[in-house]
Amino acid sequence: MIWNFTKMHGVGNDFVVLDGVRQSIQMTPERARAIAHRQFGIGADQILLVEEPTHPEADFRYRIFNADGSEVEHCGNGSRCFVRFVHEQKLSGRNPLKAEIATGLIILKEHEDHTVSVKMGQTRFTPDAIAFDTTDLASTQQGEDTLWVLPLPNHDQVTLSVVGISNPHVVQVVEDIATAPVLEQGPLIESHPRFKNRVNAGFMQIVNTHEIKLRVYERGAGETLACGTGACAAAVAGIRRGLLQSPVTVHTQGGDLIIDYDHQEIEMTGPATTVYSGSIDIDKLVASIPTQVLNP
Ligand SMILES: N[C@@H](CCC[C@H](N)C(=O)O)C(=O)O
Repeated sequence: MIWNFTKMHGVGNDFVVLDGVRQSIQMTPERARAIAHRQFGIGADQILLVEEPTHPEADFRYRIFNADGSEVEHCGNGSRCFVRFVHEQKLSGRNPLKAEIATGLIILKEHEDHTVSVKMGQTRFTPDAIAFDTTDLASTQQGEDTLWVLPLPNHDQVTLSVVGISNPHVVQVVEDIATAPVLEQGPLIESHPRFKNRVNAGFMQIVNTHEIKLRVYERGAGETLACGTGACAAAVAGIRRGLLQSPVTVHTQGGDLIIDYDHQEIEMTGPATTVYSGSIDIDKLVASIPTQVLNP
């Protein structure tokens, strides 16, 4: 079966975007892994699938699959690419657009310069929002935020803010982003047994009250050049801790995002870039990849 796709990125967080409105797309974890594979497939951090909505107020349904094949609740950089894709492919001219994600609606607006602002939807800060078992863990209060102290299997101890932006995030403050132990601690936090659904692990360096540097070890994708929901989580955690003020410019390895937060709603603004379009035979692609590579 031939699928048309478009390769896009949002500040270096890269996506394969599929139109499931005009073509019949049955996504499976195995197909998502095949497409995302950097050597055997097209290569992507996430696969984005645009579908007809099930929610009465939504224009489209927006589904997200990590490179490891897991379907997830939200993807910030992907949401900006989603709206550009819908407009470029002339699926709809509506602007702003309402998209249905796993937990409700997000509202997206493409500006004249093709940057996109996204109202990110519901945000929660309690451990249950990210399926985090905090039994017997030490905690402290900083401003509005509760910080949780989590011992890691390598004997490091990390102090984490909890942010559920539909998808699960924890964020820690580091002295220097360049030397932060993202690749050592990231996988240990992501798969820590206390996070029932795994978690995205953010590391932020405060530059000043309106600027941070951020790296994120993403659930199901490893460290990416940028994470949109991670940028929102870090900015909001910093504001709640009294370390930052809105708006916050988030410097990621792939570029900058602007996060506005009025203690109720988060709005993220940034670019969305189309790289190229193509087509693949999905069955041939899956069959061409060695089983131990596709299903590790
Ligand atoms: N890159 C994303 C987040 C994608 C999903 C995440 N890895 C998860 O598993 O929750 C973004 O820009 O927000």
